[in-house]
Amino acid sequence: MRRVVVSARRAARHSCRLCSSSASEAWDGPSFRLHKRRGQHLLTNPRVLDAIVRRAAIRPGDAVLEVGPGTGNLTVRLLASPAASVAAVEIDPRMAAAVAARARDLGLAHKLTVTTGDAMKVDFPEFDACVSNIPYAISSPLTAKLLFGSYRFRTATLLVQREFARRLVGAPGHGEHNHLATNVRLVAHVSLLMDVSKNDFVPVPGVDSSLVEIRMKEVRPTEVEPGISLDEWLEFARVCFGQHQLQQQQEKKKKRKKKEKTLGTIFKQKEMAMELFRLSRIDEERIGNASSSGRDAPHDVNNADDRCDEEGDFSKEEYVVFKERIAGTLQSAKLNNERPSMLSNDDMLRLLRLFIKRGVRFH
Ligand SMILES: C[S@@+](CC[C@H](N)C(=O)[O-])C[C@H]1O[C@@H](n2cnc3c(N)ncnc32)[C@H](O)[C@@H]1O
Repeated sequence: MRRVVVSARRAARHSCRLCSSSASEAWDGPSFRLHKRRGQHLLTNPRVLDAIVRRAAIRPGDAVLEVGPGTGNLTVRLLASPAASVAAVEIDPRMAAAVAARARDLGLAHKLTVTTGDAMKVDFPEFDACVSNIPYAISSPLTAKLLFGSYRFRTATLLVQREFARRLVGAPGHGEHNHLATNVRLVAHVSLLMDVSKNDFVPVPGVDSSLVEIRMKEVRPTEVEPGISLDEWLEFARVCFGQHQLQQQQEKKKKRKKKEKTLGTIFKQKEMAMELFRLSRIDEERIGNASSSGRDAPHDVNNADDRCDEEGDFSKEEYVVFKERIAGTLQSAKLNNERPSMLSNDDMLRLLRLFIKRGVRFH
């Protein structure tokens, strides 16, 4: 692993010398090497650091979460803000110690809690605002963790790779739109706050960055619309965009990643069709049980010889009929040959409505 020979102290000093905030000027921490594999590109332009905190619009009394504080160039500004507390999660123990020492030197340690660990594995404390220059390698999973986990917060102001930012705010059909973006916009408003040059970091990374604001909708919907739960929508979107765990397992087995599939192809995949069949049967049984207790469930197949041994307790005919139902739904929606990234949210909702109407369930 190539090590980047830039000391954290130099990176912080560069920031401190020019810094307009007195909070960061006293730090003179240890010198250590920065690792690219950890995304350790420290943001050192004080004007940009100040602007991030300003744009984050922290309110008095806020609990702030920072993922990947590094040596604390952003952290010291967050500590000097009206925030009541800052909880930082940092994977590198050297960085965690450095940021804690820096807060101590500034007399602001009482506002800071540092957890040493992987942000994807630790539970975050409750927070009102997340303000972070995040490690770009975990942009997607971290955004998903923040938005679809159980956290209730107001805003996440994140410095991310510019392409990722464009995808998050991008419109469908522009090639910069993806599954995560579709779902993020269901629960939050996303906007681009400013672009940041790669030259504002030490060491200089290969890519430019952008600051995005993810503002959570006041009421997180349990339903996307009457009759369609958010959970069902999220599962449906996962399937459409090949993110279901069964699809991911299949993808890993292949040597080369194929180009994006049409919906017709996606829904023909055996593992996926089987999983949807299973879920749909559970749903039908639930409905059957609710409407007439004691009656046989609709798919209870009496002739054991006719059961499909390999695939569970159902007949091959039932499964074939189910697959035809899926194909028929796609055809009547005229979306068989469409690729998911080209669909608008409205098209996707229209398709999900049709699936549900015909008893194809995703959750
Ligand atoms: C881009 S640097 C940002 C440093 C600092 N916030 C700044 O702006 O100068 C990303 C930081 O995230 C840390 N990091 C990388 N992967 C992480 C993970 N999975 N969980 C928590 N921190 C991580 C790195 O060690 C590094 O300190």
